Amino acid sequence: MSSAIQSAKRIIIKVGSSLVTNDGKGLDTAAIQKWAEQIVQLRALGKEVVLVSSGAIAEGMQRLGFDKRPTGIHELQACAAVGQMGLAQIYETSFRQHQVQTAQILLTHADLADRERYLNARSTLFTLLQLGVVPIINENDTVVTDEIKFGDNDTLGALVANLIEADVLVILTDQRGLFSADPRKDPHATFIHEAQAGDVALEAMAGGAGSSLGRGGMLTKILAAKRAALSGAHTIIAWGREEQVLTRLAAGEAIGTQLTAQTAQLTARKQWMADHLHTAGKIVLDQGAVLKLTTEGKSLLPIGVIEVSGSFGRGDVITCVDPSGHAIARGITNYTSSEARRIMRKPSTDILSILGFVEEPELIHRDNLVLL
Ligand SMILES: Nc1ncnc2c1ncn2[C@@H]1O[C@H](COP(=O)(O)OP(=O)(O)O)[C@@H](O)[C@H]1O
Ligand SMILES: N[C@@H](CCC(=O)OP(=O)(O)O)C(=O)O
Repeated sequence: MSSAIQSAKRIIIKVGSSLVTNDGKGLDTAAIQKWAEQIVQLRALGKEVVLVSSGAIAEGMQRLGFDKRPTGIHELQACAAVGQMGLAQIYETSFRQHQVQTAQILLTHADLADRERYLNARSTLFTLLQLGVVPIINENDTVVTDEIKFGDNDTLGALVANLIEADVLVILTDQRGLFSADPRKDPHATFIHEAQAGDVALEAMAGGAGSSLGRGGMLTKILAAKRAALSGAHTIIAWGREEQVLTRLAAGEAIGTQLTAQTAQLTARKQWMADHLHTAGKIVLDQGAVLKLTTEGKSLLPIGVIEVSGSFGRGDVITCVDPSGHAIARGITNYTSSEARRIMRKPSTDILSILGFVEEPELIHRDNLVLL
């Protein structure tokens, strides 16, 4: 087995609280600098990297002098707000040493459940990656309560992997990977090198968090792998303090536990759009646009649209039909139906003057389009 990172183009790396904060003793500057250095090397290999970092609450607890985890949500939120300053600062400083810019992104469940915000988060992340920035993501703890929390950053990492179609999710934690039982409790637990993501047998092996700092434990990592696999991403769970863990994985070394996705990326995307049997609206394309989509694999520009029917919002899945009404594609629209009616038959350079803003030059980007 060789590591899935070797051939990966886009990688999400998630680091847990106990690692980031040195088991709650305060931000582990040396460890963070090492990961930053390795991420810079991964980028030099042409890989795009997004970091999901926990540790805000643990760091805030330390800064505010809590010696045990407070129970009040408002206190945890206060800790997160204080600790997040430290996280942002240390990542900024560590990457700056390599002349790499970072960006802070704080997300909630509601942000990813809402289609428009989902698309906005996706565009922002893609833009940051194109600009060579390393996005650093955490949950926006200030505005969330229990019902709408991701609850743990393993889940957040998986959702971000789905969001930007990452090839691999790497979860760095305080264990070498997945064992047949919690190694803190069972000294005979054996190490699992590789398994299929989504295999229910794994869920029985995984227990809760080992320390009071971590939230999810191994179970949320296994469930995150299952979720990431839905969009074709493999997951690797490894020890964050393993020497040169990321660069060695990128060189193909099999470190940690690899949970392999069974669905190919393209199939998963097609499946997702194919699942939208009831699309929100329909647009009729002219013959030129039909050819661009079907033979050249191009995006759909507003100029190629001759009719818009139905009422849809940005981010809805809509059907594209040819002039004779035959459905040829399905895709996620960047514009609402009323906006689409105003910009159809027009060149993308006119979008700004017509609408007063530009979401994207394409009505449907080819990455969000599936031919039927
Ligand atoms: N089957 C298992 N294999 C490995 N670790 C496990 C298992 N079951 C439970 N754990 C516990 O999960 C912990 C890691 O989860 P957590 O504390 O949430 O870390 P993080 O902060 O990195 O997310 C380990 O320290 C370990 O005690
Ligand atoms: N947003 C929280 C994340 C908590 C969390 O998921 O922790 P972990 O299980 O260590 O990844 C924080 O930064 O403290």
